[in-house]
Amino acid sequence: MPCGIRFEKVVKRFGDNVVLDHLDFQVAAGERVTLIGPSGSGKTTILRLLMTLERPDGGVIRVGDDPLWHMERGGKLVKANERHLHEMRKRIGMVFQQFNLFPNMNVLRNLTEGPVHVLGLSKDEAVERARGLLEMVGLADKEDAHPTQLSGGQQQRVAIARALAMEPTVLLLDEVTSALDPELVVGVQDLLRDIARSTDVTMLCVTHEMGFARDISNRVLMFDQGRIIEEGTPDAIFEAPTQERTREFLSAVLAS
Ligand SMILES: Nc1ncnc2c1ncn2[C@@H]1O[C@H](COP(=O)(O)OP(=O)(O)OP(=O)(O)O)[C@@H](O)[C@H]1O
Repeated sequence: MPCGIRFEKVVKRFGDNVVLDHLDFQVAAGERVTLIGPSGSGKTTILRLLMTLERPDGGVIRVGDDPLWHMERGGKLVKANERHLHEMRKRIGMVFQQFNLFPNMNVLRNLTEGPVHVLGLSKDEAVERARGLLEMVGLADKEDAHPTQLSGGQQQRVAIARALAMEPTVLLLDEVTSALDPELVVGVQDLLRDIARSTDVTMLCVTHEMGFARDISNRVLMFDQGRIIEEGTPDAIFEAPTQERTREFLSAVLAS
């Protein structure tokens, strides 16, 4: 079952640097939303908060109906439901720029480790699921390879398959093609386009590739200095942005 995401007045600071300033936004269950915006505007921080790799300094973050954190609100403690939190940690998948595969495990074990140890699947079930996914990402012949024996594009396809092996309700993609050589980008983007078309997983994506953002999203959020300054369908944002800052950003990206 896909799950919605909701940020309610979320504040995140690093020292004096206020990265997210009372940020409000929602992603509906099954929706695919892309965050665009200049470097340092807080996009990755949003994904890291959802992965519970960072803790917010204020506000409430919900995945499904329940908060991800215990939070103070109006002087009252809003307690996170521990079972929900545990469930969400298992079911929020993230694909990182730098692949982050387990280097000492072969490809098959990279995919079966989570399903066996976190979801409690039997080894046979996990292997069957992993083989199906490796087939889907075009790497059925690489199950015995170690990550270092694969190209960047192949490693990223394994990382995507590993995230899907957990049958996530929410999939977070953080600049998944930025570390790839240009000729490897297309294969990974095509795979993600197919996944976007064929599953109903809720997707939140950060990318600097505007063509990819356009293809993959139902909605695009333009971020600047920790705030959403404009949002709309990909056509509206890329064809007819209303904000000067969005126009500047898009022309700078398209010129680069
Ligand atoms: N662990 C950290 N400690 C201190 N500052 C941090 C930390 N993580 C992020 N920041 C700061 O938070 C701000 C937002 O960073 P973030 O990575 O979320 O931006 P971004 O929009 O994803 O940028 P990019 O497009 O370059 O990846 C930046 O000013 C960054 O320096």
